[in-house]
Amino acid sequence: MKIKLTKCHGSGNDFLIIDEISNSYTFTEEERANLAIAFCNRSTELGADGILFVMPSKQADARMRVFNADGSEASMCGNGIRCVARYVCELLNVEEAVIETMKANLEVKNEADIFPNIPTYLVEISPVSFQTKDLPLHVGKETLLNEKIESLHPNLEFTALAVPNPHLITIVDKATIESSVQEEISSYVNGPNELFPDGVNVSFVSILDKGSIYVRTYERGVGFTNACGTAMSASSLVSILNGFNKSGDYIEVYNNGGKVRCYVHENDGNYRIDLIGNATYVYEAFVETDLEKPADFVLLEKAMEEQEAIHYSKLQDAAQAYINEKLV
Ligand SMILES: N[C@@H](CCC[C@H](N)C(=O)O)C(=O)O
Repeated sequence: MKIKLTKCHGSGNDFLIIDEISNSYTFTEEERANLAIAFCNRSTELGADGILFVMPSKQADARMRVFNADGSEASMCGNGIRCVARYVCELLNVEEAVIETMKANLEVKNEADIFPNIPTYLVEISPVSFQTKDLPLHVGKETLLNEKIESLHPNLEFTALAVPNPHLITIVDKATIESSVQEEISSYVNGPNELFPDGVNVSFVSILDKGSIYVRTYERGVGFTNACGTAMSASSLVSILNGFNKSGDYIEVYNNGGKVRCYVHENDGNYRIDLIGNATYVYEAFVETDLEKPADFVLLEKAMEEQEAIHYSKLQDAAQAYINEKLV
């Protein structure tokens, strides 16, 4: 069958959108997982961190399903939903929309450009839970807030939260970010282990300045990515809980793929986060594939979005210069 793909990225976290609203594709669950494994493979002409299936919805303007590169399905994707927000808003010719995700219907809208000529979308990140059962994390406690997990590291203090996909976050210094510690912990908690039976996204966060943080994430189902939108949202909240920032202030979140802006809303101990950042198209492609053997796909056409890449590279250069100056 012939499949149309739109390659896009949010902060360099890149995805292939498959539009099941405009095209009459029907996939089984196994086929979706196998398409993700085949098309996300970086040694092919495609390659991505995940596939975003955009589907019709009975309760919202569209539905998003997220498959990681290893074929596992995630409940949410912050960078991905910005790409879906742009795709759906342009498809329906609207400025804002509601997107159905696995655990919530989320509001998204077109926003003033975060940087000149960078299409920017604001997406709602919620629900937020600190209950360990919602990750799940088996640690014998209802919550884990700035606490050590001796089996992971003797000194680091972790906070666990679901937004609603699972995150494990620690605030560290530059030397720790640059060490092998994050990779070791992340590989362990994303392999067979008793703490996180479903795996977890692991972020190391550094405070750069008042109102700005740096986040590096090892993503469940993928490995290190340029950025993870839900992790940056969760890390912004953790930076507030640790007194480095305030809810009601914008937080600039720097990452290896650029930067986003987060805004944490608090209401009676309940949180909702606005994630604001780019939704950049990379190319549009058509592939011919046999759903029984998707790894043998043939790339038929690829039309690059050169201008979007040029504009985005300026944001990336500015973000990298700031990280180089402030991450000390
Ligand atoms: N990159 C995403 C998160 C994708 C899912 C994640 N790997 C998981 O399994 O929870 C983001 O931008 O939030």
